[in-house]
Amino acid sequence: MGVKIDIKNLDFYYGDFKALSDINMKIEDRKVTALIGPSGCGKSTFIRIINRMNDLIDGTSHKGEIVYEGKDIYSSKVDVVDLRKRVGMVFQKPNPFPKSIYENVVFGPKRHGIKKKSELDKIVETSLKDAALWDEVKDRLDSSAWSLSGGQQQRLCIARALAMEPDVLLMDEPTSALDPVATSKIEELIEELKNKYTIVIVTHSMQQAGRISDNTAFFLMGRLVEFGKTADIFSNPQDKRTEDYITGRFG
Ligand SMILES: Nc1ncnc2c1ncn2[C@@H]1O[C@H](COP(=O)(O)OP(=O)(O)OP(=O)(O)O)[C@@H](O)[C@H]1O
Repeated sequence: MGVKIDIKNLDFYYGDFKALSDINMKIEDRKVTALIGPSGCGKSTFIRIINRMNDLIDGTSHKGEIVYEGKDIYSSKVDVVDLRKRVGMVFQKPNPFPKSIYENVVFGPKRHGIKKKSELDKIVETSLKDAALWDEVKDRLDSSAWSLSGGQQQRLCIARALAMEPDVLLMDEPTSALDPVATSKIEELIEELKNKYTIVIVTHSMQQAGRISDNTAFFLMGRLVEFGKTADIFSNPQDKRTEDYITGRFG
């Protein structure tokens, strides 16, 4: 199986505080990689590094490499805007813009210079279909995105990310603000999306990690304690700390 992103000896700092230490991880192509671990262990920090979102925070620094498409994403040859186009992100709370459903989806493509109405229409239809939202909204594309339910808004945010034709999709607890029905729709969608995209997802739910991911990474206090196939991590963890966490005995 191909490696999509190769993280080597990664340390990450907020000022003097070392939030991640010596992380090594190979993220597999077209698989779902789940990041689990207790609050504050560095999951969000890690996922935000992959598309350099942490650059937006003053005083951050790193050591090590994150190799994507043959280049370290921090090398001067990498254009950050282009990187974020290729490595899209969906956040914890659905955050559609206060615009119509249509305008939310075409926001990124328009900023990247696509103007032709027919082309934009096609992007809207394809992205909403891929995000399993098209049938629910096709007759009201001009309605406000805020008129959608929370689960629909999150699928719209996924459609907005897909409209940029990404290669990798980062999801930071995408279902934590959703009810069980909306959550299971997003989980089904992730199952579908991994045929086309490499997905990295932060989740607090062991059940969710078990249901949707191929590989699981367990973080603790800024370190990667265990990483491997989800089935192995859950049925036969090698580290006592992983076992304690997944069985809920973590104190
Ligand atoms: N902007 C920041 N400035 C300084 N320290 C930060 C910043 N963001 C996170 N940290 C610290 O880095 C560590 C890791 O935080 P992070 O948010 O990555 O953890 P997490 O595993 O995603 O937690 P949670 O599950 O609660 O979201 C924590 O100690 C946190 O306080």
